[in-house]
Amino acid sequence: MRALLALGSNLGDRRETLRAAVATLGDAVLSASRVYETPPWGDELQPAYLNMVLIVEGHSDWLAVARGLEEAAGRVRDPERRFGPRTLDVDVIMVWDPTPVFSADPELTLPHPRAHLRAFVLVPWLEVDPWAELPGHGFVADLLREPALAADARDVVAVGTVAS
Ligand SMILES: Nc1ncnc2c1ncn2[C@@H]1O[C@H](COP(=O)(O)OP(=O)(O)OP(=O)(O)O)[C@@H](O)[C@H]1O
Ligand SMILES: Nc1nc2c(c(=O)[nH]1)N=C(CO)CN2
Repeated sequence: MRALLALGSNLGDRRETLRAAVATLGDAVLSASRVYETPPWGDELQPAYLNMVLIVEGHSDWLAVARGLEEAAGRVRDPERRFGPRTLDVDVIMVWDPTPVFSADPELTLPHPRAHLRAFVLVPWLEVDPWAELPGHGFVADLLREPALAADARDVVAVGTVAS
């Protein structure tokens, strides 16, 4: 099964955390976006994030893989702050088998229910797939032309690759 994973980090050595996660995924990574520095979304009183996306293939339980990567990065959840700071957040944005998989399960909702609101996911996704389409919301390129997302996208700034 193919999946789109979105990675974010805003605590500790952010770039090293992303690099280690990508290295752990190894050959499962088909495509990696550049790394983007992005202002915090949803809970503004926290440091800026580094975000990137990966197209991956080869596992069937991508939520378990995502949780494993978060644990390896020493992520601690703060129950008081839903969108609070974290060493590593890995969201499963979409899964294809080979067509898009839909799920209303709260443990793994697919496509990710907030992806269409997040320029920090859509901008790197467009980079790895110019024809990206989010079921229910249309082409990512069109979404990013909507005024609110276009404004957010201006603050999503490429800062090199995961290795540099
Ligand atoms: N598509 C998905 N990707 C990742 N987690 C999901 C997904 N759908 C549901 N979840 C569930 O959401 C729970 C909370 O995840 P997490 O703490 O990473 O949320 P968050 O990153 O704070 O918020 P958000 O999901 O809006 O990014 C997880 O335990 C997971 O089971
Ligand atoms: N810019 C940005 N903001 C966030 C992010 C993230 O990855 N990037 N993740 C969050 C956790 O849900 C909350 N806010």
